[in-house]
Amino acid sequence: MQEMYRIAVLPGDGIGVEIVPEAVKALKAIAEKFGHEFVFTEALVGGAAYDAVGHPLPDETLELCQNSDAVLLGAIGGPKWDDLPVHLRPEVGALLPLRKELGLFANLRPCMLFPGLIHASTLKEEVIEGVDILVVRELTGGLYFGEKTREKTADGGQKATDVLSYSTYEIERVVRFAYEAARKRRKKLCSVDKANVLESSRLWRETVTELAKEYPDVETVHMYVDNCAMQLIRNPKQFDVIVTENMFGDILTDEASMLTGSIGMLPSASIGGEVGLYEPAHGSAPDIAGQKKANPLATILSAAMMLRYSFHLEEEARTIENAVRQVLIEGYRTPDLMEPGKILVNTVEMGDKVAEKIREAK
Ligand SMILES: NC(=O)C1=CN([C@@H]2O[C@H](COP(=O)(O)OP(=O)(O)OC[C@H]3O[C@@H](n4cnc5c(N)ncnc54)[C@H](O)[C@@H]3O)[C@@H](O)[C@H]2O)C=CC1
Ligand SMILES: CC(C)CC(=O)C(=O)O
Ligand SMILES: [Mg+2]
Repeated sequence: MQEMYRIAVLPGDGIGVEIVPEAVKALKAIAEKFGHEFVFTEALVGGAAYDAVGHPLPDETLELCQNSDAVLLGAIGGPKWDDLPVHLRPEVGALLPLRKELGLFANLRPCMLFPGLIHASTLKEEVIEGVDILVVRELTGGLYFGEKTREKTADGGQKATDVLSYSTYEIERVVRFAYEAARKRRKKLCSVDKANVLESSRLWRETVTELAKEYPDVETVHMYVDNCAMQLIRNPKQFDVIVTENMFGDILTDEASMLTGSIGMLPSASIGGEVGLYEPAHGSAPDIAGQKKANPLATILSAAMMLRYSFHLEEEARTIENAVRQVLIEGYRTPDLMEPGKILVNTVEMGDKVAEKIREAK
């Protein structure tokens, strides 16, 4: 078994700099407990990198990621950088190229309800109890990566264009990944598209229909994205694995996070290349940045996914997940999950509690 793992640490912007240290804390507790050596190297990305060196994705940061065993990312972007030219904006100039350069075509976003959080959601108990959905979102194609243009119109206004395109190859590899994941779970795949309108979705649906023949043991359902958005709230337990294109997956997972009580509970793993990238599903939350209010659990759970998917350290991954479970069962809550009768903690205290539970684990 490999003993030394190189982890690129990119806190980024806003709450990124608050939540990432808490995930590093959990990883250090794991290293101590299991005798692994995790070598952490921090680098600048996003607005912080733009401010320091004039580009949101410096060459050294990309090279560090390419030469690491995995990447832990916080979040990037914020109002301070919103008006930069498009290629310098943190989201378009750093996050998307990082995902593309690392070949991370599949973004896994597990959406499950942790014990004790059933009342943190505004939905009825019987609707969300036992929710366990894996969303597989295509991550390096679609609208976010299509050509973007602006031109002036004759009436003095402007016209803006974003191109949405998918090839069979791009669809096939992510859908195949989702089928393999469904095979290891409850054997249900829901492919989400807008095939009643979009040509790219028609190709998506045709490709899924073809692939379904190779997976007769998995039940395949097609659903339009607007219906899916509604079904996630009406009856989320109908879903096992959802596979969908980039933007639909982005939007549906923010929605699905509320089944778990907070967007601060939704981790993610981006895989497909040699180096995986692990980040919470949420953004840099400028509205609460710098106040120690951010929930670090999505980032800590993303670190667990790193152990599972990049390092194949399943027991270690479960140790983190169990520690999170334990802390929640004991009633500790950051403000996003706070309810009467629970114990309010800040970002650092929550990270400390998780690390403590990791160290105490049998
Ligand atoms: N992967 C990334 O780096 C992403 C970056 N962004 C960027 O982040 C910035 C803010 O975007 P928003 O649309 O406001 O989305 P956001 O996800 O940052 O925040 C949405 C809401 O959720 C809350 N929230 C988010 N994470 C939380 C946490 N861990 N604990 C407690 N509450 C949390 C925020 O306080 C806010 O009220 C933008 O610049 C956006 O482009 C957005 C999404 C992903
Ligand atoms: C900021 C976007 C490019 C990405 C996003 O919202 C996400 O990956 O969840
Ligand atoms: Mg998003």
